[in-house]
Amino acid sequence: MTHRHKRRPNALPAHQPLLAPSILSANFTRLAEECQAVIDGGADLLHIDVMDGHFVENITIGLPVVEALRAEFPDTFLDVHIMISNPDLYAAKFVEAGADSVSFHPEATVHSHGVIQEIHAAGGLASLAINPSTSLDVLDYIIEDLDMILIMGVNPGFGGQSFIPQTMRKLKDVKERLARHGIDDMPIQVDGGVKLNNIAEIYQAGANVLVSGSGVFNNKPYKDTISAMKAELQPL
Ligand SMILES: O=C(CO)[C@@H](O)[C@H](O)COP(=O)(O)O
Repeated sequence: MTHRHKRRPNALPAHQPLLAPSILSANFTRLAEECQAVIDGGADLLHIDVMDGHFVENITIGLPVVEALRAEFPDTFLDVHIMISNPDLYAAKFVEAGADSVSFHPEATVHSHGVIQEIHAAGGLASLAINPSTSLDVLDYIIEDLDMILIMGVNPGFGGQSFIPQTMRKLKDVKERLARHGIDDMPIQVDGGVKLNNIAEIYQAGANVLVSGSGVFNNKPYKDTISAMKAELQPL
């Protein structure tokens, strides 16, 4: 794989916790307006779900949309979650299109370490997205190379699903695993099923980047919803 150009990796916003609306639940006919509304309402980053109809059933957003969002929102952290087979072929391309971070699935490649290297070489932050039934053992020999870990709270593919309760145990386990590796500052993202009524519990369990799609976009005005969610995130 070759890279046309490199971008500097953008750090996640320094304050934590972070709230990341997932634009999968936005009104796609007014995508820029929807993104602007959540940014104005206090969103810390935009979470962008890329699905290929192969790794997951749904087909959503691709490279041109990420490129368009980068042009429209030059100062916003774009957190791109690729739910695609063979992320080896596309992870770096999403960084080149404007992603600040790329989360990919270890279940979709036999070369997780190589994909991390590709993302870094292109100038992005690398994150591993772990499905509900996938063991945390996939982290063991690459954990030091990651910039973030994404724990799925639902099976990937669609917004609006219910949070899987065992995710809470997984969060505890991932914190322990990080501690065993001497890592205490790795952002842990939870994605799927995060709503106003469970965001506090998920945060208290160790997630500090909270992705919410339908929880935000189904509840206008977004500013009030985002403020209410952030109010639930009291210091640990
Ligand atoms: O990756 C995914 C779904 O596969 C998520 O980012 C969803 O977009 C989250 O949506 P909600 O569960 O918050 O509605």
